[in-house]
Amino acid sequence: MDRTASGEDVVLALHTYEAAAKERLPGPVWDFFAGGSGTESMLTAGRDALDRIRLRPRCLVDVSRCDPGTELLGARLAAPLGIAPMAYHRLAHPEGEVATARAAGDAGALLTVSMFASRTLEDIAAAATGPLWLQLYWLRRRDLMADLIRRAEAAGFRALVLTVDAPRVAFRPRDAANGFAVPSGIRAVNLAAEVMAASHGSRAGESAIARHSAEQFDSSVTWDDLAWLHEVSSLPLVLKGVLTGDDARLAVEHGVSGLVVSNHGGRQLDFARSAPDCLTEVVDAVAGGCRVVLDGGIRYGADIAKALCLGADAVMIGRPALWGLAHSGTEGVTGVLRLLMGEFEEVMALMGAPTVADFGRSGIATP
Ligand SMILES: Cc1cc2nc3c(=O)[nH]c(=O)nc-3n(C[C@H](O)[C@H](O)[C@H](O)COP(=O)(O)O)c2cc1C
Ligand SMILES: O=C(O)C(=O)c1ccccc1
Repeated sequence: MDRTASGEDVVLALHTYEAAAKERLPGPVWDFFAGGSGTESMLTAGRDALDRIRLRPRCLVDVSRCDPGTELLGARLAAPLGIAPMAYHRLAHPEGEVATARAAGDAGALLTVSMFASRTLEDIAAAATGPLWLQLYWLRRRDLMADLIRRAEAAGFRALVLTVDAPRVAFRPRDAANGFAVPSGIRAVNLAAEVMAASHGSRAGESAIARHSAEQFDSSVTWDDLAWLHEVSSLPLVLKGVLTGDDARLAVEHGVSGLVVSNHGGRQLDFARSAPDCLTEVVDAVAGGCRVVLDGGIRYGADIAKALCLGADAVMIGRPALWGLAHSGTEGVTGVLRLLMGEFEEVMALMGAPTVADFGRSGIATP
């Protein structure tokens, strides 16, 4: 905690939440949150790419009123900011996704709920006052996917997010070393217990998350299978984990409404090109044919500005939301979102960009 001159406790930087989460959480849970795949080369790649980008401000623009508000797939947002899908929020706080949903609503941010959420879609929707998207992995059991989608539609979710960078969960050395398994009191409650069984029960030297994905994910799906999703649901479809212009073009041809350019937080393909480095290629390829969101290493308001300059419509944060949750539940997540939004509003003023439409390629320089 930082302290103001008048002695109040305030949180002035995201790393305060990170430090608190690390202190509070059991070691293997911290490792599951913080860890990456393979050599963990991708844990820093996105951050490094963002740090290399420098801002080019304009001056003598009227910034007496800056409006960070935007619209994304039909939803109003207080800023171009959302929370990326992450499994099992109850690992961070007993209220889990319900606390996260309240915070996202309070702050006016988007929340993407993981297929492996630890609270029911209905409870999450009841707590939410802002837009919700549902993330899916493609399971062998399509009947369970269809059931989940119907429930999400009934609960008012606004889009489906199919994660396409994880035909299976990659080898993550920390989870393997810890024999990480989801604790028995925490469950992916939106799916039948029998398809989740492999996620529980620790075995030395093996991650139960990886074991479960190898057993339950359908790694044979291809572009043609997207037709099935369009048949099952009329909700807009977003693909998460696209990193090339070629796939971005295919996505638009297949009726996709949005893309999340992402390295999955450094947890899937090791030695990939970083998501910020892929953004221009993807934005150019879709040529306005769908919305584009960036995630991975977003930690400052300036990162939101940089992503917008590169042509993204919005960004999502992953781990910082879990840090806020571990720090103090709803209040912590609201604190994280407001910190980033406050920084972004200041960057708007100092950049001479009073609306999100004022950010463009001329706003940045890359070496
Ligand atoms: C603990 C954890 C669980 C995650 N679970 C999922 C998931 O269920 N589905 C998914 O598409 N991505 C998942 N992700 C990836 C995030 O959606 C996101 O791409 C990434 O965390 C963004 O990077 P950041 O953490 O640096 O902000 C997970 C990430 C973490 C850290
Ligand atoms: O997507 C992930 O990164 C992840 O950790 C996860 C968790 C549970 C099931 C599948 C993947």
